[in-house]
Amino acid sequence: MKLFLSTPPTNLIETNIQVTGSKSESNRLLLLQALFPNIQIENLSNSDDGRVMKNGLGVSFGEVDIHHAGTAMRFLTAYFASQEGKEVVLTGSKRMTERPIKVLVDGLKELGADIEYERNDGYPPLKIKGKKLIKSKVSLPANISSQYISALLLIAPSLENGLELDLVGKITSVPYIKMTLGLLNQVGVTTFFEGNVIKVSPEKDVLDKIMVVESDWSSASYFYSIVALSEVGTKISLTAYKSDSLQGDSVLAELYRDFGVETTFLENEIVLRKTAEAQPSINYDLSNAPDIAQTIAVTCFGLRLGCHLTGLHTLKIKETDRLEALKAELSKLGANITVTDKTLTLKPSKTINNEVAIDTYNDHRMAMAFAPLALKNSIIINDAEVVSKSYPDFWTDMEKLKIGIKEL
Ligand SMILES: O=C(O)C1=C[C@@H](OP(=O)(O)O)[C@@H](O)[C@H](O)C1
Ligand SMILES: C=C(OP(=O)(O)O)C(=O)O
Repeated sequence: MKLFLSTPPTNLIETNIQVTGSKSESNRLLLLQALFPNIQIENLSNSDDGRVMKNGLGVSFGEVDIHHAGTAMRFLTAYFASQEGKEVVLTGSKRMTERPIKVLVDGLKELGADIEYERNDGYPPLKIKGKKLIKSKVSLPANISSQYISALLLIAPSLENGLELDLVGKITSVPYIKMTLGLLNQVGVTTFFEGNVIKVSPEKDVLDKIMVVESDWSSASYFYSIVALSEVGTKISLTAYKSDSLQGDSVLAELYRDFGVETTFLENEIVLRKTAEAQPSINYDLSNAPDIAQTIAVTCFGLRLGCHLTGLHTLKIKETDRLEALKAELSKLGANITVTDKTLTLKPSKTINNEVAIDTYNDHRMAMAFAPLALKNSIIINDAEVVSKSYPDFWTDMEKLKIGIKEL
């Protein structure tokens, strides 16, 4: 599906949007619920990634296809490895077979798991024969993806002796590890995290609790971008959010102040208001919030600001090589951009080319990050259906902002 987005009649916007539940929180809670069925969940994400996770957890034998969902691939690998009697081949999209998983497989094997590579060493598909895992100590590199660590932590309370992780190297995407530990704590599991060591106690039961998933902060980033690109006076309310979020991307509230966007936290919602013009240049280390890098780069381009973004070393192994994808697509729009394997630098742009067709590389965030540029100029988004990976209602919600959307 190719969408033509045209500028709204006015850049002064006022609306209220209900955003779906966090896919990160949802996929963690779904796994915990499979281990401890007395956990109840509300406001689950309606995303593809949430759906494949839920379906995968219902399978005991045969093939499980998790498509593009990184969290489902990593979390289910740990889950099936620890489920005595289950035997599956865990696979995904072509891109998923290029996203590394060796660190997690090695860690699980150290605990006694039976996992084989079906095709290429270090990459899915994986053949997993579930076993009772008795060992409880693992050492693993922490600088490639935090999802390997979260996967081990999520099964940890169900292991006979709990788990002790020794993390090697600089820990990346730390807030996602803290989210995992936070959710474990909320259902009554005791954890410890200091320096490079994480411990999780074994538990036979957890608390009878209704866990309410907060809405997705990474999805909120596109509205931050829209408010930043609109006129002073614009106001967008988003539900259901809270100030004591477990999601690291809630740092948006702080970062977008530099773009003149003020956030007010109300009961269950945030109100984003454009109150001032943006700062002249932007320098952020995004190693704790990699999923908002595309949003921020595009906001800067749309506001004709220069920026220097660092801490982007994980972007090359996500849904696509996001650094190369940003470089290619922003260049088409007229940007002066350079990337390394962990940084992105943008010079203030002079023009924003009109009616450029943006390729999305099977990456939901490419489609959603570029959409706000419709406030500045008409833009075409190729394969726009990719948004369903995390935010299936994205285009319907864009229409509420009066952005003209036509299928080509
Ligand atoms: O644990 C999670 O829910 C996630 C962790 C991050 O991945 P990395 O740890 O690989 O950076 C993030 O990019 C991804 O969208 C979701
Ligand atoms: C990187 C992402 O997802 P995952 O790694 O879970 O596929 C994302 O949603 O930006």
